[in-house]
Amino acid sequence: MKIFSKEQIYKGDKVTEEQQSLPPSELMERAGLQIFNWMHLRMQGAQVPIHVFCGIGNNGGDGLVLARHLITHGYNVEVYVVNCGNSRSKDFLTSYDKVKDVSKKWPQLLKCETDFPDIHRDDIIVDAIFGIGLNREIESWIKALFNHFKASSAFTLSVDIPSGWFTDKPIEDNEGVVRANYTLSFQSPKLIFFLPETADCTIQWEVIDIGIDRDYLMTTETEYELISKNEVLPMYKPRDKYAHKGDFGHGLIVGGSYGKIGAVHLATRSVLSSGAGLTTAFIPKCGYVPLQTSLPEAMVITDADTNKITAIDFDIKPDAIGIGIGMGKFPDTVSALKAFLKNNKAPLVIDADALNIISENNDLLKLIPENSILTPHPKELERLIGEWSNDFDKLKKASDFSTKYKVLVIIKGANTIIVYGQKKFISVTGNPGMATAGSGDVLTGIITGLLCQKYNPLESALFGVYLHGKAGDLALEEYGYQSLLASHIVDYIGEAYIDLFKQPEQPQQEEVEAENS
Ligand SMILES: NC(=O)C1=CN([C@@H]2O[C@H](COP(=O)(O)OP(=O)(O)OC[C@H]3O[C@@H](n4cnc5c(N)ncnc54)[C@H](O)[C@@H]3O)[C@@H](O)[C@H]2O)[C@@H](O)CC1
Ligand SMILES: [K+]
Repeated sequence: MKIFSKEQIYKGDKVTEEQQSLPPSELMERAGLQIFNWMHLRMQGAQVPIHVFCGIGNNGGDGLVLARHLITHGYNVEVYVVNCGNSRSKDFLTSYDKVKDVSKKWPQLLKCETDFPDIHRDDIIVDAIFGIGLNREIESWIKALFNHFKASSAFTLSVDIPSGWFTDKPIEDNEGVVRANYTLSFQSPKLIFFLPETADCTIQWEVIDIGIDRDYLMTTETEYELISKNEVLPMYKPRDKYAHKGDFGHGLIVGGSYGKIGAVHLATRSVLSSGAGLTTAFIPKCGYVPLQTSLPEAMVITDADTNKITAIDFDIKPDAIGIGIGMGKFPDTVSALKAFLKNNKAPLVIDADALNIISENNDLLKLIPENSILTPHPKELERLIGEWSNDFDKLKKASDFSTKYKVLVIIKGANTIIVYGQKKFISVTGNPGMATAGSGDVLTGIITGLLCQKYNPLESALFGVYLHGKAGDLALEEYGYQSLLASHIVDYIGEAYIDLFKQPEQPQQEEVEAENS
């Protein structure tokens, strides 16, 4: 699912109005009606007090359309206009007049803190104060209103975006924003729903389709895209009945040091479980017996050294290599990595200590083959791209790094983000149970396994992150957040594949209502 920028959303409105020859404020009518339908379906006329707070722009206009439908359907609704300026939008005014047609009661005008209504914890707050048009710092009395919402503990439903948040930059005052229970977002989710520093703006979200021009939506390239089953399913390569193991490539995992052979085991097993035909691990001698014993399907090549990697020499021809897992940063290992990068021609997944070595030896960056996949966790990322001031800055720096060195960067986290030049893909699979030792080694293994099977680097990164997250989600059902181990994620890679062909994932999107057509 595409994540449109604020500018693209405004443009989409215009294109739609032209293409569909819409009368003024028709899109606002659709928006308000859709929100009403959503609430009506769940509330079925329940007389819970609903407080609809409207700003004076189009977000407020949406709120007024919603309020009008709530009133005509007999809901217990109170409407407020948060009088935050003088420039009421044209469509807001149209919607304002229409409220008058259905109620003798004018919306209450709020101008300062003494105007705030009492809100009970069992009431419902509709937040239609600011939408994507927020463009400056908010006055303190409006921030106080947001805190009044919070203090009430009432369920807060935000229209389009929780008020006070910008779509494309951080907020300055953490207290001066609405934190929604649920956000109904028009046409596309907002980027802030997925970034660590801003994702607490809403607990849940859903996309509401207001019938924006299909061609525009299909043909407009976005900087951000969500990756879920619908997006990865077309990448899947079915197997031919007469296929043999040679068709699925030979994966190599290079890593390990004394005390860290388990990491190589996890990665190697993941290469196999994601479908590579053959898999070899290149490790120091100390790992030979444990790995051969615990993972009979894998082949093992050992370094001359017992405890660490000192020279990466092998006589196999791997189709993809995952390197860095549990490898350490011993001087000999650094030299070995340098020599390896100078000679290597195979597609690479670079992880863990290999990334740390590279970040401390910047000259190695130019030796990384084009389209290599780097899988840093936050600390490793910081060592590579430098410190960032906020999540938006982090994404910009990661994009610039990816563009400059022509590599894919996978920013691991609650919503893992795959950076491919200026384009970013956000994964929606995965859960906090996966924040556990070895989880990253499994990801490296899965991506290496996909590269072996001739998925291209971008597909391998996207599909790999999806499978890893999905396997973790499926394993969670059996093990729970606390007991989920990285090896359980490997156990569920097969289930994650099988799940691709089960019931399609429900898009987080309401169907287009007949009224929109
Ligand atoms: N395709 C879509 O997504 C559609 C979006 N619509 C709604 O339109 C909204 C955008 O509307 P607008 O562009 O009118 O903007 P908003 O309604 O988001 O609010 C901004 C308004 O408040 C003012 N303002 C901005 N920052 C302020 C501040 N800090 N303090 C006080 N006033 C401030 C602005 O001058 C503007 O009048 C969307 O969020 C959505 O709710 C719908 O009405 C129609 C279709
Ligand atoms: K809002």
